[in-house]
Amino acid sequence: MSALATGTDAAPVSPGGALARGPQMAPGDVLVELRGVGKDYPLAQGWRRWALLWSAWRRQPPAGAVFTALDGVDLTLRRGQSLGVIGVNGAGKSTLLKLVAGVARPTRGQVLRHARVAALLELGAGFHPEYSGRDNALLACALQGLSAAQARAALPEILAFADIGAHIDLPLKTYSSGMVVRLGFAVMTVLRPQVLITDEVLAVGDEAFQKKCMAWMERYLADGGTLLLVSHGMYHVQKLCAHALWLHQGRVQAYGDALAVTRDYLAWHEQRMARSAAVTAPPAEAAALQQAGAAAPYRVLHAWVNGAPASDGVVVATGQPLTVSGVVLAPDGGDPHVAVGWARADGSAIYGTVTDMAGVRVQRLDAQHHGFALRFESLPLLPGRYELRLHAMDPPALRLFDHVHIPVQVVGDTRELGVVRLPHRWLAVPPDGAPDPAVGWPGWPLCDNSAFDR
Ligand SMILES: Nc1ncnc2c1ncn2[C@@H]1O[C@H](COP(=O)(O)OP(=O)(O)OP(=O)(O)O)[C@@H](O)[C@H]1O
Repeated sequence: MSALATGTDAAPVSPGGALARGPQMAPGDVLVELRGVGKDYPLAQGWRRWALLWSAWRRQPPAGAVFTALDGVDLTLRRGQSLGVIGVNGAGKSTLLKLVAGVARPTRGQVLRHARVAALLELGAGFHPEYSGRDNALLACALQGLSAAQARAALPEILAFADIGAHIDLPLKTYSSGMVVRLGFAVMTVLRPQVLITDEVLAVGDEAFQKKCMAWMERYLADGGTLLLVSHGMYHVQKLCAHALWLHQGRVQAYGDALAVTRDYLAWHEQRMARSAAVTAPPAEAAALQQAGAAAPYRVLHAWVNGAPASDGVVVATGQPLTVSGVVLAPDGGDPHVAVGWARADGSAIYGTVTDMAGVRVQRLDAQHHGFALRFESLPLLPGRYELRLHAMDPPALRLFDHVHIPVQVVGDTRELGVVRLPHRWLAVPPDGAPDPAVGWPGWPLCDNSAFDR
């Protein structure tokens, strides 16, 4: 079930916090502020838990062990801002929302609210299970300060948005969790809070309802609303939010542009998954890899990307040229081959090529050293973190001997999804008439995305 919570704390308007971004606004535009906020939960059970609650009630430091769910969080939420809160399970996202909504108190620091805040928080609280959906909707409106007449007038809009048919007159305890969220969100749409806080609402409804909620939130934001959204779906955060806050173990790991923060988060996630996969890799595989590295007569001695040493860190824009070059050592005087590949941050391969495949020989520089250079005219990788991999190979190009992994950050403004940019064209479809069964729609180019330099 969904809980609809509100809170307003009259408090003096104060200057923006350290994390404030975007255009300078008047102090009156600050809606919610968190200053050095921390939240501890007691770890103890039974009587010790009651003792800890007692000390909390008396505002005394807890005598026993506590779990710190949030610590040192500064945040300024301004009018019209859309902020996505991301992080792994248990990172403290819901705790942060509860503090902002005023349904939980901070253990440390201050939460200042200068606006009416409506929070569609956890499933399982807020509505009364014995009342019908209709009565719960009216009750929720009344709790949010609407008069009985205003609540009745809002009801048709709520029912239309919730779209749960005859269930609306059945007790809430008979609803599925998705139906409860539909009703909770529908009530919220008529309240139009100054600050809307939603926790994973978009994960519960079916696809059609998700789209309806997304469209509503987009309109709400376009009309000047302010959104604080917790989501594990980076697509939702990128689509709805201008900014993102990444929480990790109760602390702010990153804050800034939603695209940049979500990409960093995804890359970190991939690396984490890769590390845990490596830990569980069969020992025989790991040993074989180590052996290949140990017996490496052919080696990549130097590598440069776009003319700078690869060790300097590589940042390149999507669609721009990238040249990787280097020197390979072949102690036996043989003619080595070179393999160049791209992998995602989690290690999964994207692309690879070998000088041998192209019938190319590396350039002999002296008896043992060979130079190579490979140019990607317009790098099709979408923004994110990748690895450029270089390997020295033996003269028959049968064995890989060296593994040089160069971290590369690809940057760009595009919101396209995935790993690589596939050249494409959107085609116009005639306004009337059926598609030709042989060719589908005989379209003509509407939007040509086949080149990068559009
Ligand atoms: N009432 C509570 N008592 C004790 N510990 C709690 C309580 N509420 C939350 N926690 C703990 O605080 C930490 C943060 O919880 P929180 O629900 O804020 O995380 P989250 O980022 O929202 O996670 P998820 O993505 O799984 O919903 C977790 O380790 C959780 O177990």
